[in-house]
Amino acid sequence: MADQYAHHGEDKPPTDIPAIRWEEPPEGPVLVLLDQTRLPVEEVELVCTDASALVEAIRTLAVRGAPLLGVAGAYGVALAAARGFDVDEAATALAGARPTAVNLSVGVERARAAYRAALADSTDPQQAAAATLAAARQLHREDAEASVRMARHGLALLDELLPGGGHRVLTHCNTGALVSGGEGTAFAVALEAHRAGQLRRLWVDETRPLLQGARLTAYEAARNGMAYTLLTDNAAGSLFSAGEVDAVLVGADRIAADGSVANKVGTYPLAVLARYHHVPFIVVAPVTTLDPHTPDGASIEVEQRPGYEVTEFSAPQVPVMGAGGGVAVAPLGTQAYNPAFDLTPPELITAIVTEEGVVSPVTAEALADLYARSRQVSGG
Ligand SMILES: CSC[C@H]1O[C@H](OP(=O)(O)O)[C@H](O)[C@@H]1O
Repeated sequence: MADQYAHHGEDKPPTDIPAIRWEEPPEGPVLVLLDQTRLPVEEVELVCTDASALVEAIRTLAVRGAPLLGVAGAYGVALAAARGFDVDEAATALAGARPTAVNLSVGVERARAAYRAALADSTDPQQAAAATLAAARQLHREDAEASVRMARHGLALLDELLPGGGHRVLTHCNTGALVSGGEGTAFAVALEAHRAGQLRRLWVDETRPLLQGARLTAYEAARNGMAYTLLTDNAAGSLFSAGEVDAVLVGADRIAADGSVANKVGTYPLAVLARYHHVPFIVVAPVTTLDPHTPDGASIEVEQRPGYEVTEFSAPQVPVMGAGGGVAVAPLGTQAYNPAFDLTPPELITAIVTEEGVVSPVTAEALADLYARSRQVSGG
């Protein structure tokens, strides 16, 4: 069962509501989640009293992001233990809620193992429940600590790769505090750069279809006072082409033994663009995202989500009208980069097909020749 604590006020500024917290009200322990499907318009918390409510929150991305899924999964097992539900049943349901982020099953199994170990020591279910919660809290702390260390390592790498500072970083999806027990993964690196006065611009891919970038990364960047600009996913290429991207920072949901990275759809095209434009493409992820048991990318199960997420825009429950008269999806005041077209260089074009024939490879000489021949034919 999931209840709600509503935080959306008329003029309530974004606050530091944690993505996840464990509470122990008189009526029994609960897991409280900042409902990410309602952001950025509303800060609403979901109150989960059992694993099934948490499974639903994971499936609907009310709680999301690989590292946070691991923390949530561990707390979900602790919630089952604390409320006397079947822990194995809860663990299995939680681990199966979403297939790609390995952190989820890692967090669930870590809590389940703590529960079983405690039961082996003492048949007291309360002691087992306490040990399970302790394991979840430990994972939460470790993730927060990992976030700090990733941010430091990431900024040091950016400074090494891009001497002179003033980094213009492009990121995809959302990898901040909303995916972590701390300040996130890739976003945490950008935030560290910002705090060091080294972030000149954070380019934020909107990340269709669920708009984690437009809704969540913009929300986090605004809250942190970062210089950020939103763009459609298909506008990223023109930024690279204009030389406006110094590095790409993305997260990961699972990293296979061969180094293949599963991440939000749209990450692979950015890697190709970065390679073509000689821009560093940097994946930022905690060790809990590494999966030595999955040999390669082809072995990673890529979640297939419902088609209506592409064919429909989920209307916010409390629509906020933007300056253009439409329903705002990003925080009001968000700056956007919005070119109507982009340019593709001839070396990337296999062939140009015209009614007069095919030009391949595409060279100025071949085009001029075809044009001249067409003029002769038309008597122009
Ligand atoms: C660094 S974890 C964040 C990771 O998770 C996102 O997926 P989703 O929003 O579907 O949970 C995306 O792949 C991010 O890179």
